[in-house]
Amino acid sequence: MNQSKEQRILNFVLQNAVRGDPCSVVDTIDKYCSQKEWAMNVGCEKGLILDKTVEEIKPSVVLELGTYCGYSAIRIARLLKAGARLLTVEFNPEFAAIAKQMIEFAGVQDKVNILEGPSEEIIPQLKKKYEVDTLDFVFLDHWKDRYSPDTILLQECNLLRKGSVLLADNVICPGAPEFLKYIRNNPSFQCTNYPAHLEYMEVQDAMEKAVFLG
Ligand SMILES: O=C(NCc1cccc(CNc2ccc3[nH]ncc3c2)c1)c1cc(-c2ccc(F)cc2)cc(O)c1O
Ligand SMILES: [Mg+2]
Repeated sequence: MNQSKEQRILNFVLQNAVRGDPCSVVDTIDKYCSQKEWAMNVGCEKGLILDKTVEEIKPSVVLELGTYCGYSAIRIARLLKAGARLLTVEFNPEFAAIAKQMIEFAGVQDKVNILEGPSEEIIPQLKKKYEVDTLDFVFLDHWKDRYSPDTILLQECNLLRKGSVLLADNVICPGAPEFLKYIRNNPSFQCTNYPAHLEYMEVQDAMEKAVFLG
């Protein structure tokens, strides 16, 4: 049975990256996806915006929606302080299995918990089942039409506190128009747009940062 693209990306990492070195895993995925097969990792340009946001916040509890192959989970986890943790939600079991291996190879597995299932089911479980009080940082990178309902759900579940930061990928390409309309018209959020390019392409994209004002 022929391999999936995600399995080919993992194999390339296992053969070419340095075990236990998150930066080498990230760079190796970028090398494969820019030279051989495009894939929907946040990539290096938008990855730098993600890095800066994490370094600014120094979060203790991070939620990521959309793990895919684990690229952004590894980018985030490598910057987390001792004791800080990342919960990452992945609906597709094949992607979750690849991401688990990628995260373990990078050596950041102690900081990362992959939660398999759809965000709308997992988010309401975060407080009781995953012992979350509130979230310091949320990275949205799953189905784009889920960004605004899940932002509403996070508020309904009391998972945001004054100063919680949301960062959304792909608000231009593929686009998340409903999310932008919701978040930019909501007085409880302070929004900032970060123009960039779609990963590995000369196509316009952007990330949107939204700080919850309480
Ligand atoms: O669509 C995207 N990503 C989301 C996504 C997509 C597919 C499967 C999953 C399965 N994972 C999943 C699903 C539902 C979930 N609920 N809770 C967790 C959870 C997890 C997730 C995307 C697309 C493009 C893109 C494609 C083509 C193109 F031409 C330009 C741009 C670029 C990106 O950077 C992207 O991020
Ligand atoms: Mg994305």
